[in-house]
Amino acid sequence: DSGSLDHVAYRFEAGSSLSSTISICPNEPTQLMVRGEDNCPVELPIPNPEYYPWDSAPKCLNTSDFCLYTSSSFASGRGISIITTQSTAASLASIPIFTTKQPPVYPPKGHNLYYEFDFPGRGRGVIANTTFHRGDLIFSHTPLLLLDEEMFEGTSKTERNSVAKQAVDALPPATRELFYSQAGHFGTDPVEDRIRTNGFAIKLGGRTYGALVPEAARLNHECRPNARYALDASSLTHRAHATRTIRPGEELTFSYINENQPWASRQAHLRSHWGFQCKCNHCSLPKKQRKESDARIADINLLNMELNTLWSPTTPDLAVELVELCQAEGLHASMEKAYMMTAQRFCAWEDEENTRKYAQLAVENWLAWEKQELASKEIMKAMAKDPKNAWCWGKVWEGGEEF
Ligand SMILES: C[S@@+](CC[C@H](N)C(=O)[O-])C[C@H]1O[C@@H](n2cnc3c(N)ncnc32)[C@H](O)[C@@H]1O
Repeated sequence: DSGSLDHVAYRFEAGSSLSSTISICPNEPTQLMVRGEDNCPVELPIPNPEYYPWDSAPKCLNTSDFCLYTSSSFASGRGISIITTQSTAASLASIPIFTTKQPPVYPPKGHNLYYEFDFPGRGRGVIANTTFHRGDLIFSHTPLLLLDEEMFEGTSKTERNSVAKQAVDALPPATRELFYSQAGHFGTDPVEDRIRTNGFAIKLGGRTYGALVPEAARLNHECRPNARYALDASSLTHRAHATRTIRPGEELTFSYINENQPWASRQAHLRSHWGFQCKCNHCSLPKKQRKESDARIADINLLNMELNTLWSPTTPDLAVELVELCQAEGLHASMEKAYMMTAQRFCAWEDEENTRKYAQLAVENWLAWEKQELASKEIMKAMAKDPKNAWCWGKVWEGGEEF
């Protein structure tokens, strides 16, 4: 599994070049282009240049500062509708992905990497058709809808449903069809139902949005998932990566909730927030194994709390225990953090060999690519090279405020 992130970068590049395999075309593709009949990029018309990248003047809600912005040229004509404030829309429009660059969509159409399948009791899901290694990019797509979470405060349900319907109606026809192809679980208003059943919460520029990415919403929930997702803010793409090796024939899954909860809390959370009774593999374990899992989760949560800061007298052996518990529990996406906290603990206790070992393990198991998380990866890289010069070297907490 080592070096898996480089592998992702390679796959990602391979994906991008595949999608732009053109023999001789007069111009390079940009945001405002779609493929013509000869597969060469052709310009998309701009409906109202004065509002570009938006199609028209924003349509604003009567009772709040929120407005609907649609760009049907976004992502080579896939389009996007965003409900947010005027100033947020202006800062989103300044991301180059809206004007000059193409979002890195992966895999290209017609791929054979995974396929859809009907699972009894869980609806449609997605099955791998190839081997994915830990860290591999599985797909990368742009959202069709972004709904600013703050819009929900101070607006009525009728008003919200009406603007959400307008947002969907404003999308290009094929994209609208893709929106309606999503499952609705609650049997309420068709647009609201699809948003509630399939929306992901994502953070962008300090704000939280409900994002609709139908390709990603095809994945069912599993409390021990084999994939995780995040939004890449610079390209506005929702990217899914493998958290462990996935073999052909295995279902691809995300966790919709915090996985570090005991069985009863996970079930209750999924019922109250998502409206379904979880029938995932981990929740279907026999009672004895379920209890063992719950006990491990309780220990993991305790250790995480103690180890999250060096301002506690916790010794390195407890950090090693955390690593073992996460492994036993199949919390693949948590490994980087567990290794990192263990490296820091050994670093505080001036154990050079083990600091090196666990910092290296953290680097090799790094899954997160968000800017802030990548900064921690760089710290781990430096720690693996030169433990004695790391900030935590010799910093065993003996009470008091600071070192
Ligand atoms: C985001 S969608 C996932 C794709 C959906 N199965 C479909 O047919 O398009 C979420 C819905 O899938 C079903 N689902 C997903 N994971 C499930 C699980 N672990 N147990 C039971 N139902 C699940 C529920 O009906 C839920 O409302």
